[in-house]
This record gives sequence, structure tokens and C-alpha cells, in this order.
Amino acid sequence: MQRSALSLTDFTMPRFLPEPSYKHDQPPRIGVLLVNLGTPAAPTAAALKPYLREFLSDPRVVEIPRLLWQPILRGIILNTRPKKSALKYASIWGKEGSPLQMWTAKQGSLLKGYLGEQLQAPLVVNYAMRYGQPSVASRLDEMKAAGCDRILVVPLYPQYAASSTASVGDAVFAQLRRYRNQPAVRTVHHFHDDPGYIAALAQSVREYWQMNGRGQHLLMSFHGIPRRSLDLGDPYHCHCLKTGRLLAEALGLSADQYTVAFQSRFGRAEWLKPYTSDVLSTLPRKNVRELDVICPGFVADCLETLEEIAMEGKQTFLSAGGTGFRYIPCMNDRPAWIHALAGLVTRELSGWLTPGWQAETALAEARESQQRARARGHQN
Ligand SMILES: C=CC1=C(C)c2cc3[nH]c(cc4nc(cc5[nH]c(cc1n2)c(C)c5CCC(=O)O)C(CCC(=O)O)=C4C)c(C)c3C=C
Ligand SMILES: [Fe+2]
Ligand SMILES: [Fe+2]
Repeated sequence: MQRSALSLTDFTMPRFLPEPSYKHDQPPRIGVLLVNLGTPAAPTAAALKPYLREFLSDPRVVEIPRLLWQPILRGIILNTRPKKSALKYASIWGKEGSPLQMWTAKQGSLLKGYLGEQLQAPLVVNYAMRYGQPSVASRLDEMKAAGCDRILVVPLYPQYAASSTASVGDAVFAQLRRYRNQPAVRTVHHFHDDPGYIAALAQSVREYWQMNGRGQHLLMSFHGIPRRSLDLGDPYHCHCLKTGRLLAEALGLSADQYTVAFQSRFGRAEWLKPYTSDVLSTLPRKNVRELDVICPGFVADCLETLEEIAMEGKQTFLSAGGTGFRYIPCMNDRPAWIHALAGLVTRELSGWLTPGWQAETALAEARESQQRARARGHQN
């Protein structure tokens, strides 16, 4: 709700969050925060409602003026969509909960282990979700409390879009506004053409072909965005096409052996074309009956890949006359992807990861542990 008048809290609430008193010998640490979209807490309508409310109230996601959009969202969408979406989530929910949450958490801990070994530096590595939990704000608070004075934020979206990547930036900077002593922050803009990312994708396709055989055509399906965003200067469409071209080159595919398409249309406006569902229903008519499908824009399997593509998309293709539909999983916890992510993070940390910094941190940590030991001695 927009407030029009000043209230008592404007005069009594502290403007910034409380800070611990400044310590001269605090070991300087660097935080690396992976951020993905987020997911409901459970595959139920009750859990979907607050998740979708938060997600679809983000002005980066739906650019309709708030006064027009909120009545539609609260009056119609939040009364119909949660039930339908909950059924879809239920069909992909695993023992460890939401696949997106499970894979993102795994990526965080694998990256932490990998960087710890490679850099021998005490990095604080964790993950957050843009919507739902663990929130970006809570993870930044934790990193700050752990002594991070520099934080690298990695939105897990290879292709930049305002509705995904920039929204992560908004959440980060909104929390920074609440700090008196702000950490320095860097954000990764995109990695759609990163050689490590492309090589990891290509390796996942080759290995899939070796294990499962190969179809006649490769469909690369990316999440869509409204066409209007492209017209207003969003680079997402170009990033997706470039990823598609680089992946095709790495696999030695000619232009007629692959198609880039866009899925997950939301609302009635035009979105990026061709729509994945249209491509799936027309390919059999062009004599493509054995199809492989990959979703290179998602680095972790989620509702949009496991349900929309591997279940619904398969049905669409087979009903249109296709005979074989093979969904190639996202990179999830594949070693080549974790290696690519570590390379990307190391490059983005350049200038922060100096040998001097490592020595300084090691010294400060030794001092800190001596102090702790001494304090323990006093207590005994
Ligand atoms: C590639 C990144 C993504 C972009 C860009 C993106 C834009 C975008 N999404 C919606 C609406 C919905 N997306 C939903 C799910 C969803 N979206 C992404 C990624 C991007 N979205 C992911 C990874 C997921 C899956 C989350 C999971 O828990 O597995 C949903 C929720 C599900 C549903 O009810 O259908 C909606 C809604 C819009 C409007 C948009 C850009 C304008
Ligand atoms: Fe989405
Ligand atoms: Fe979808």
C-alpha cells in the first residue's frame, strides 16, 4: 500500500539496521551468492498463493501499472492459478522438495568445495532465491554477519533479462539500502556466451546422445519474455540466439538441424516467437519424428523443464505425430558445469582475490582464533 501521510514510525524507527561495532582486526572475507528464481514452499495452493503474489507483484516481471495490475492479480489470478500450478508442482516434487531448490542448494555446496580447494581462500559461498526462501536479504545479512566486506552476486540466468537478472539486482540493492556499513557488491550480468558454460552444455548433449541415441533434430527451448521487452531494449532475445548458435557450433550442427524457441508464455500479450508449443506441433509435419530437446537457459531442472517440456511438451509432440521425444536434463550438478561456474566466479572476483588478501585473511583468522582460545581460558 502506498502511504500518503507521515506516521509516528517515520520519527521513531531507526533508518538503518543495527551494526556490530566496527572491529579493526575483523578478517576480511568475500561472499559469493548464487541466486535463482525461487519456488513455493510446498506443492499446494496455500503455498503457491504467497509465492505467486510476491513473484507477480514484482514490477520487473509484470510491467503493467500497479493500480491496474494489482486488482487483476489479487482478484482473478491469485484465486485461480495457485490451484492449477500446485497440481503441476505436485507432479515434479521430489523427496528433497522442489527440484529447483534442491539443485540450487547442491550447486552452492559443490561450488563452495571446488573454490575452497582451488583458491585456498576462506570464501563464504551460499545460495538465495529471488522469491520465497532463503531470501536474498537474509543471505546478505548472514554474509555481512560472517564478516564479508565484498560480495559477488551471481544470478543463475545465463541470458540477461530485466525480468530475471535485473530483478535480482533490485533485491540486492534494496537490502544494501538498509545497511549503514555496506559491503562492496559486484553482480554478474550474463554468461550466455561463456566458453565454459557452452562447453558444459555441449558435453551434456554429447553424453546424452551416447547413452540414449540421437534424434533427427535438436530443439533448444528458452523461457520466453514479452515481445515488448525486446522492443524496449532487453538483450535477452539476442543472448538466447547467440547461446543457440554457439551450442550448435560446438556440436557441429547445421542451421537445419536445430531450432531455438521460447516457452512459458504468461498472459495474452505477444511473447518471443517461435513458441515452443507451436514448434513441437509442427515439426512432425516437417518429417521430424525423433526429437531431442534441451533448455539451455535453465541451469537447474525446475517446473518449466520437468513439467512444461518433459511432460506437456512431450505430449504435444507425440500427439502431433512424433514418435520419439527425448528431454536432455539441465546441467544441475554436472562437474563440467560446476567447473564452468567456478571459472566464471574466479574471473569476476579478479582484483579482489589477491595473494596479499589471502595472507591478510589468514593472519586475521589466526588472531581471531587465538582470541577465542584466550576467552575460553578465562571462562574455565
Ligand atoms: C530464464 C529465466 C526466467 C525468466 C526470464 C522468466 C520470466 C518470466 N516468468 C514469468 C512467469 C512465471 N514463471 C514461472 C516459473 C519459472 N520461471 C523461471 C525462470 C524465468 N522466468 C523458472 C526457473 C521457473 C520455475 C520455478 C520453479 O519453482 O520450478 C511461474 C510459476 C509457475 C506457474 O505458475 O506457472 C510463473 C507464473 C513471467 C511473467 C516472466 C517475464 C515477464
Ligand atoms: Fe518464469
Ligand atoms: Fe510454465
